Amino acid sequence: MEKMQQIVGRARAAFRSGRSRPLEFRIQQLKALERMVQEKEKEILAALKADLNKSGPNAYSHEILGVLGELALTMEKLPSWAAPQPVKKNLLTMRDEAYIGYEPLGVVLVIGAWNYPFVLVMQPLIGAIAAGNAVVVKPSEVSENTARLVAELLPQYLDKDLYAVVTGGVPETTELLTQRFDHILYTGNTAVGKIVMAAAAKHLTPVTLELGGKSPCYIDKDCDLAVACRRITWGKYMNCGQTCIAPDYILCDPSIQGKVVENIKATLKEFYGEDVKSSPDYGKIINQRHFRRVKSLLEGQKIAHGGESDEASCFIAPTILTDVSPESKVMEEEIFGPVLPIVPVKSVEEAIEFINLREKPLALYVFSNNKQLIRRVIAETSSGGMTANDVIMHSVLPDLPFGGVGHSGMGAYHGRHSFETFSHRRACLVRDLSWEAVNKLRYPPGSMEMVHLAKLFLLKQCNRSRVGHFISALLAAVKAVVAKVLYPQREG
Ligand SMILES: NC(=O)c1ccc[n+]([C@@H]2O[C@H](COP(=O)([O-])OP(=O)(O)OC[C@H]3O[C@@H](n4cnc5c(N)ncnc54)[C@H](O)[C@@H]3O)[C@@H](O)[C@H]2O)c1
Ligand SMILES: CC(C)=CCC/C(C)=C/CC/C(C)=C/C=O
Repeated sequence: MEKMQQIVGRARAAFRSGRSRPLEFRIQQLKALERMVQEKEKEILAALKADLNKSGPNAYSHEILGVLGELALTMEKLPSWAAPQPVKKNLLTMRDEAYIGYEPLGVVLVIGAWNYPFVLVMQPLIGAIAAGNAVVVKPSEVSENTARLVAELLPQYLDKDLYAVVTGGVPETTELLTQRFDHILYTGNTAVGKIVMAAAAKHLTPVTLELGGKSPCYIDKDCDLAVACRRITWGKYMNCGQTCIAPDYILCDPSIQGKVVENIKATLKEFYGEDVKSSPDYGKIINQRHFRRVKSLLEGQKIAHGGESDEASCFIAPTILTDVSPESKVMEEEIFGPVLPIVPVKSVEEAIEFINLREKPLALYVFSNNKQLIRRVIAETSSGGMTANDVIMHSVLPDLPFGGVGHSGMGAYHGRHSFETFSHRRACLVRDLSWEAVNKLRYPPGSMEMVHLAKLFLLKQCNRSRVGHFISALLAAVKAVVAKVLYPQREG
């Protein structure tokens, strides 16, 4: 493989040429990406099937749809997102142009994870292109078929120098991270997140870290359990539990634990039939390392449902654990597999305390008919994002920023938030060289009179309806300047 230095150097030279900046160019590249997804749909679905045994409908709705949706939204909205954003002015600057200008950062590195290997590199790539950057994409080597396909397809559709793909694992990523980037968006586990951030710090490169964590799900007694459990089952067991924002564990009153188990069991039958192993919708554990890790979390637990497994095919049945101790291993690390522990809690207060004693999660879920209780859980906890009375769905709304907080990450993307993440918000003030008399206020020698006037000018926000204010301040300024010219020695 070509040396990382050359790949990044070429992307930087292409960025410096300025060709990634015009909006027409960005939109043309995004259109090419859209064409790529449409023309190569079959190949993408095949790669996702080979890597994660994703069925066509699941792969399409969980990965391709998200990419096509992000492309359509970005192409439609880019002109308005990229337009200079005028800001409020004060009396000192009311004749000037003051605005936030969005400029590209330069060369962006996007590192993806294996569990949604297509959407997790494509959505950040869309945002980075939209913002006018050059991009180096590093898909996860663990989903090798998708990684290979991304490396093969992107150069066929996009500007080859501006947008490069690097494949490989730890050694390649380690070498790549020695290069200087202008932003890094990393998706993956928290331990590697720290490695990425440390490498970025050497170049003072800002990072967006899309990490994981244990996302809690509180079920209130006042709740339609059949509906709640159907939604939870969908989000927990999709992609065989390997979803960053899957509900990791359930907190509920001991009196409803049995009913929760029964409802989830019934839904599992509805979704995957009698023989989950043969269901096209269930997926598989990515590899044997993860298979063994997830299996080991079952040791010593009360298995209320599931527990069957087959190492050769990386199959672990949808599993429910009851009366789980908060001290057990399954409650220490993110599960990232089809195992759902239920930890009994006696009240919403206890649930809130339980959540707050742990690292801030990527997502948080609460199910209740009681809107006040939902508001309370939102107000008294913190998480990257949250959905009430459903799971996963906040991640599908592009106007909501998608990202973590604390140990679940920093920064966010999706829709306009991606554009902003990959842009520098430049403070722009464009003045002219006239009206120097007013500017005399700030020039030495100083006086308290001038300070009082400056206070008036600086502290008053100005808009067109405040013309009266402006005129009186202007008169005061003229008076002050005249006084300064006539009595230059007088103290304020
Ligand atoms: N917040 C999100 O959007 C999101 C999405 C998906 C997954 N995740 C989280 O990611 C985790 C699962 O992903 P993973 O970490 O197993 O994925 P992974 O093994 O695919 O690793 C992620 C990326 O990091 C690179 N990498 C691995 N080790 C490295 C090292 N030592 N130095 C430099 N780079 C290295 C890999 O090559 C890969 O591209 C879970 O915690 C999950 O919650 C978060
Ligand atoms: C609402 C539909 C059809 C799909 C949900 C899409 C989905 C699974 C989003 C999660 C993607 C993501 C950020 C995964 C992280 O691991």
